[in-house]
Amino acid sequence: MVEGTERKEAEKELKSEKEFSEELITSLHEGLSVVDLDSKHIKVNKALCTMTGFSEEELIGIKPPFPYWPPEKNDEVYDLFENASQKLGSNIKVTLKRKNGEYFPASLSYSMIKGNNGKVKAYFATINDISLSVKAENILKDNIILSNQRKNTIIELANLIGEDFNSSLLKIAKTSAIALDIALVTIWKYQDDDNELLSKLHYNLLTDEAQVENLTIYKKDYPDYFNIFETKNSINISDVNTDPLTKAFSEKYFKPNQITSRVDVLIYGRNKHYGIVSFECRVPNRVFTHEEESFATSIASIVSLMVESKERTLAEKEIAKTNQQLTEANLELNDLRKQLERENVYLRNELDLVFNYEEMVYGSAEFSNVLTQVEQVAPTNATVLLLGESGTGKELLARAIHNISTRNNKPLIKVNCSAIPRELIESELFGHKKGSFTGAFADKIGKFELADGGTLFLDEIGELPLDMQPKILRFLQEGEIEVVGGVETKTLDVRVIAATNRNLEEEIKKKQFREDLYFRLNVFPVNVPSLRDRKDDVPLLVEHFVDKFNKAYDKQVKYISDEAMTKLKAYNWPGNIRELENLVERALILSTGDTLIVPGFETANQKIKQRINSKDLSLDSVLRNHILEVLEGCNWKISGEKGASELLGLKPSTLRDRMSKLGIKKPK
Ligand SMILES: Nc1ncnc2c1ncn2[C@@H]1O[C@H](COP(=O)(O)OP(=O)(O)OP(=O)(O)O)[C@@H](O)[C@H]1O
Repeated sequence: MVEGTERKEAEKELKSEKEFSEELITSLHEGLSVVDLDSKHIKVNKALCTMTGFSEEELIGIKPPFPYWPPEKNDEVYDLFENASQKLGSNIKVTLKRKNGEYFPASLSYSMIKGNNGKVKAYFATINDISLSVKAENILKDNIILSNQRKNTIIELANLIGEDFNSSLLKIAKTSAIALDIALVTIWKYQDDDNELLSKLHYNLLTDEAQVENLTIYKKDYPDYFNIFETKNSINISDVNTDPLTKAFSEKYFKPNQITSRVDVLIYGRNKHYGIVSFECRVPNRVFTHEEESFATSIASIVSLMVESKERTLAEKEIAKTNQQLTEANLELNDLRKQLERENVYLRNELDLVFNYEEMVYGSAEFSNVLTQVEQVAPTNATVLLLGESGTGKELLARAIHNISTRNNKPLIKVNCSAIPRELIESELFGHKKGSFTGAFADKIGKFELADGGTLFLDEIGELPLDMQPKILRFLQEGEIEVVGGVETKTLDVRVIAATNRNLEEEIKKKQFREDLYFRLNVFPVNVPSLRDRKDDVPLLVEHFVDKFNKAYDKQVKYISDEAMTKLKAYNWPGNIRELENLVERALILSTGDTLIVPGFETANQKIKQRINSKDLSLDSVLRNHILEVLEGCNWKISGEKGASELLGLKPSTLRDRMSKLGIKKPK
């Protein structure tokens, strides 16, 4: 029902087609011009009249050239018009002219109106004023061009980063002045804990000159201006002489420099603000656009990067300088360290002597050389063969090696190969199982096993029975031993130090020592010099033993005569240090005063003194001793040839008398 009514209404409306067309034409936003086949305007709409400024009356009935065609472009437009039939439907760009003389870009679109017979009756054109969109397009194009220019400028300036700072700043100032079309660019640097700004560079585009460091402004005078940069990165001042932030500079700075507006942007350094770059304009009423302000900010960013780069370079130089100083200091330290190390070695030797070397004393280069070798070999696990005469200190050295090795928390076991009966030595060294031989009542752990993890000192290895030698060799080669009466082998970690006063090479020749064992032992031979070959040690050793036995015998012997010492040094010392030690011990027991009297090495004075110091010096006693000595010498024969009375030049009766007085009787 409703549908039928609506349709009727529509049909009614359609009936007034003419009316409808009129309304449609009028309501069109585009301009409309309808021409008949003679090209005469038969219809124009309101939009076209508004667009061109011509009234309907001025246009209707008019043939080309139409009044809104630019007269100077008549031919061009006419051509277009003529060919319009071929360009039906397409958009053609033309320039038209308004009645007020203003040109405007327009787009035309032609079409035709056909009659009922299908023939063309008229043509019409819709015309669009596109001046606004063209304008926008142009602005866009300009913007693109400008932004490309800006971009290129930034890229160009960015290339300056790392170059010479001052000349780069100048280049930046100049380029940005040109790009922003401004008169001045000033770069200010913070000074005095950000309380001052010093103009580092003041570039004038007109003169293409830059002044350097000629003006300082102080925070105390312009606190607002200084403070603003605590919260803002840039400020854009359109009138510097009136703006509250900047007007204070007016007399001192803006007016003399004819500055009217300016953009100020912060420059950052590596760790703090570096300063401010001011882009300054002399054109009154010029306001920096947002785009210009952001370009200025980009320029300031480049300056910041340059500052950072410069500061980094400076810091790097500083670091390089410090490094150089450090290297030099290190070298110096190294030298000092080496020197100290040398001293330390010396000191350590001293300490080792006291603490680790079993109170070994020495002063000779020969023995010092031995200790150096000992120090070298001690930390290794190498087998050491100590070669030297009896009493030269081989055992002490073996102990020293153990004490300064990493095995020192494990035992040092000594075996004197010459002191153990032949038949027991294997069991002594390797242990035995209960019942493995007569008298083996229980299991026995051998010295090798006792020394596991530590050191075994095989003293007098030259005395080791030949049949035992392969067993030692086996251990040295394979680290294994066989317990007497046992079935399995035992693997042990034992470092072997061997010593001998024999010439092993001679022993090998005499077939008393196995060559293979010798080679195995001889990995690190240390020749311990005999005392006669290091006589410089004699005085130190004497002192050392005097100290030792002073304590042991509670004596206070302090001196030894030069003469005695010279004699001691000259002595051959076949028994080496042991002989010297024994001699000093004896001497100390005999010495009663504070001077050491060494038997056999006394001085002439000491001999007299000794006699004087002897217990009974009375004449009777001397006489008694003398008569006794003579009587003993002639076997108590008193009278007759070679009798005591004859030897003493006395009558036999006188002698008997004296003997009875002095209480001398022939022993029974
Ligand atoms: N440099 C020294 N400083 C102090 N005392 C020493 C020094 N050298 C050896 N002695 C002492 O001399 C004595 C003999 O030393 P040691 O027993 O070490 O000699 P050795 O060469 O092993 O003798 P042997 O071959 O007879 O076993 C020991 O009492 C030792 O303390």
